[in-house]
Amino acid sequence: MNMEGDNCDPDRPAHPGIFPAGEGGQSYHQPWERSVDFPVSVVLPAGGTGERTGLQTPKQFCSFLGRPLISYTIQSFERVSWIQSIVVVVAKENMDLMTDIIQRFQHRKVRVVPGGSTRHRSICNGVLALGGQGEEEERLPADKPKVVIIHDAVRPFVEEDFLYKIAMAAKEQGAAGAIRPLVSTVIATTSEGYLDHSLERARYRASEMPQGFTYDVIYQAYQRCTESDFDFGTECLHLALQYCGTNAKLIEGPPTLWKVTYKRDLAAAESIIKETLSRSACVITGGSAGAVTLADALQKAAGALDMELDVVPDLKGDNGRYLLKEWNFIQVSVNHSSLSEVESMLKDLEAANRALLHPLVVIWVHLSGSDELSVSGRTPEPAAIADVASAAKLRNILLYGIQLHQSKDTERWERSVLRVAEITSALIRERSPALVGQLLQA
Ligand SMILES: Nc1ccn([C@@H]2O[C@H](COP(=O)(O)OP(=O)(O)OP(=O)(O)O)[C@@H](O)[C@H]2O)c(=O)n1
Ligand SMILES: O=C(CO)[C@H](O)[C@H](O)COP(=O)(O)O
Repeated sequence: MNMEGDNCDPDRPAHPGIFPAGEGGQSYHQPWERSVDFPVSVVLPAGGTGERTGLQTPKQFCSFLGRPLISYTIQSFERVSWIQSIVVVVAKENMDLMTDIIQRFQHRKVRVVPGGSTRHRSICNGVLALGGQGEEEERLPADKPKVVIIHDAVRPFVEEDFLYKIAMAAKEQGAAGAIRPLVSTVIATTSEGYLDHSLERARYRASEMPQGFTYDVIYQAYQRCTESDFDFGTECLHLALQYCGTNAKLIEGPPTLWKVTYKRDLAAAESIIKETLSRSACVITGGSAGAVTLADALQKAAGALDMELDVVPDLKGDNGRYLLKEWNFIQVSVNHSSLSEVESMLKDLEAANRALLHPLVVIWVHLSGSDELSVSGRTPEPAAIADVASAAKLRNILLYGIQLHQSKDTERWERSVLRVAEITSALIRERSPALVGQLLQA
């Protein structure tokens, strides 16, 4: 994990964050579309300093794989076709940084507005901006939606189906919010630090995000609430109840809605990001019988490691869709020690303009047709893959090689295939720059 501005290379943007749905609103495993026939916009408060992380950089600007947390969160909303616009609220001093992030990661539906001294003040600025009531110099065209979804910028893992539930319930009820069971019992203390009373845990829930409101409810709630609410309040649903008489519909959300609050949460977020990016790969066989047999065996072995592999002969025609997905690539070559097939795939990736935006893993699996360890002319030159990998790295592609040998001994062969699957899974998961260009032995 990097702190934005510390050692993130601006020329090499990272993976766009697809948690867990893919780009363009499609899911990895089940493409589906919800239809929402009313305008929905989003306010992402991102104006805090992240004091509790103990880091200099506000947590929303901390980077994972070269991409700031806020960009992953934006992506989670941007890929939802029925969300029309997103207002990101940041501290005045971070407006330029945020604008730069929007350009660098090609966010399309986003506007940036200046935040306030507390979370409620920031959210209120976002709501006002949606109604065309921003500060004079930053006033944006009115874009008043029917429903506003409010979501902390530091909760990157929100899914379309849950947003749909919140938006629909908000429209019906005026307000809706995510809840989770309490992990610990809540107790009240006396001023001397003794137990006053404890709450019956089963009756209470933790309030999480996202929350949804009709525009009129959240607008009126902020118009009517007190300075004390603005300064000390932590709950938008409470404002809707107290100032608009709106009882929010509460919907239990998945555990991934948790808020990045402490330093350890940043490590957990990084691990989820890596895990998500490691789930799938596309295996290209070139169509030869030997490569197809190996690819099928790999697919089975990887399945046992919770990885989904799709096997295709090439990336032409309809298979070109893989070039646009958030998948990793495995090129299988049989008795073909030159890297021409890999180079051709890298060209396809470049032509799809995919690699320029998203760093991805390409693994060359080279199968030589002998039990012998080194058959002259068939074993690839380590220097060759290192050269191709260095060039690919400049385009944000991490190329690794795995070498295995054909064996008539079934047990030995199965062991090798399993080993390839394990190395593949580890390479994709770790994305280690140190191993780029290495030809590993399975
Ligand atoms: N003046 C503020 C304070 C907070 N937030 C945002 O509200 C969300 C949830 O708040 P929290 O986790 O408390 O963030 P911080 O205030 O940054 O953290 P801390 O309390 O540890 O300083 C974050 O996305 C944060 O950026 C905001 O927009 N404006
Ligand atoms: O879960 C929430 C309910 O609205 C908020 O995210 C939470 O209250 C924010 O509080 P804080 O800024 O103190 O972490």
